[in-house]
Amino acid sequence: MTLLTQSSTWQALSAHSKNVPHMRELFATDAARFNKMSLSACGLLLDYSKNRATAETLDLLFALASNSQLEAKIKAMFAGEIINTTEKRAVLHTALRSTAEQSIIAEGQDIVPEVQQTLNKMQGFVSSVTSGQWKGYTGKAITDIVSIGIGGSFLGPKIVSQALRPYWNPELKCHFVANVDGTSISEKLKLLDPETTLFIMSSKSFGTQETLTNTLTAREWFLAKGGLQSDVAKHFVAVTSNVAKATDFGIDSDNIFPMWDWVGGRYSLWSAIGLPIALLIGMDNFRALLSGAHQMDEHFANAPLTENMPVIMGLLSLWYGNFFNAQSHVVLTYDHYLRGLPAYFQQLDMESNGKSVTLNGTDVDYSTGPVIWGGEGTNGQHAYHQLLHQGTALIPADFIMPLQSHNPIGEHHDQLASNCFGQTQALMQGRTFDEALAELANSALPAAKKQLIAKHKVMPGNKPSNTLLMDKLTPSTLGALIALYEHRTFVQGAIWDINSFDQWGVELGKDLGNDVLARIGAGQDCDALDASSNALINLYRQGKI
Ligand SMILES: O=P(O)(O)OC[C@H]1O[C@](O)(CO)[C@@H](O)[C@@H]1O
Repeated sequence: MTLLTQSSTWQALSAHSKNVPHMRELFATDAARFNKMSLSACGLLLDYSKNRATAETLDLLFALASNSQLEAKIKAMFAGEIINTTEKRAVLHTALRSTAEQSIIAEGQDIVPEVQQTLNKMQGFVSSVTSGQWKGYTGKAITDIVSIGIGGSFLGPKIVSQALRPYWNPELKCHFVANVDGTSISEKLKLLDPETTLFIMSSKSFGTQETLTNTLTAREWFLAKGGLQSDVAKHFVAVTSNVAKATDFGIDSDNIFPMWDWVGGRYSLWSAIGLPIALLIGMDNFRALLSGAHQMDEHFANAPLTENMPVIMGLLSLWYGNFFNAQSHVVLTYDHYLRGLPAYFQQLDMESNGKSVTLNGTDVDYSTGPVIWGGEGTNGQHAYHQLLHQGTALIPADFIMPLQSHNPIGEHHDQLASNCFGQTQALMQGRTFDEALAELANSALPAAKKQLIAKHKVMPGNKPSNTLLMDKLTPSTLGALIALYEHRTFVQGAIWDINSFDQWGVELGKDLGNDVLARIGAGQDCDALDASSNALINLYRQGKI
């Protein structure tokens, strides 16, 4: 057993998990439950009262956090200590949204001036492009941006841009290319005019196959359509922490926006990786996004654990994963603009906490990162909510909804809100057999049939959910919301004593993929490979099954 599961707090939580009353009872016996189990911070309100938790549960969870030195680990991150121990790096995405007055030391150097300098470089670039001052090779203004990147160099820019659609500059369109499937870039290039298109190649490592291949294809398209090699600098810029590789690739050094190894890809939208966002919503709104996140950083760093939103959300999710065997967590966004958020949180949380060894290399004997999934409400209600309500899997849920809509037409928003609140209520209270039978009282069904149907209509309830509200979806509230989830992920990784900031597990598949590519390219046989891979590659070569 690891130290964590041997700990008296863990043992106490395990025992306690068998004695938590049904939420119906918890609400029936405590009219002040919402007031006690909700808090506001940074323009967000978290209602966590619809959880399988009593005051004793929370006390035990906060004790677990303290006994895991969570407060010290939070301080170590903000202080720029090398907490990404396997890559020997600090973790300072919070510095990207620091104020210019702050001083943050990483590896002996104050990094704030360089962060500010890059923001100013972004400012200059954004105003040059959006004002039409930046001209293409035929002297026309840029109308279309193509952001080429994958993982953290794609999900953040794409999903935040989508979420802040109401703030877009109507003169500019942005297209995102991630997948190496040629169809993805082909479908985009069909829409574009090389004279008015600007490509942003985003890759922290500048070594990612998909992004390099897509950028090469984009450059070939540009040259084939009449652009000259000497014109490339007017249509290609890059964001990377590997400036040397970008220069070798042919990106003009003036067109390279730096990022740093103390920023993880999945935490990088706040850096120049966010350039597509800034081009669409303007630098003032981009700075508002940063400031919303900064407020959440201040809250996370300074609020006591018991009033700390990321800590409470992190602990409750851990409670279900480690003591109720919940294997997944669903994020339900009751706002069409936020429909991409679950996919963003998938990389954030699953690439961070999908780990099985502790910092010192000990195999864990407890569950770590759950599967994160989700979608937009109310669509999910007509798809997978059936399983949330009556399935055997326990799936804690987060409901996210702005109180005011950017498109307040007719009764739409009232209906959206009522569905959001109705769903959390139904998950919490469920429907008993007697209630189901009572509903069938007036039906003409024979008694035995009523009994049977009633059995099928029973909903156990006691299904946990958090509700996150904001007045309106703005750059600031979105910044705070995403930072909230970043820190929620941190809290869990800290208590599980795993490294949330490396991702060694993504390498083997890439390496074996490169080996297959080399074999395909060289027409080399694959007899040495396992029978399945050998057969699949040969079928690929034949081009038909
Ligand atoms: O920005 P890069 O270096 O191209 O990496 C893209 C993505 O690939 C990963 O390294 C996973 O393969 C992610 O962590 C990262 O966000």
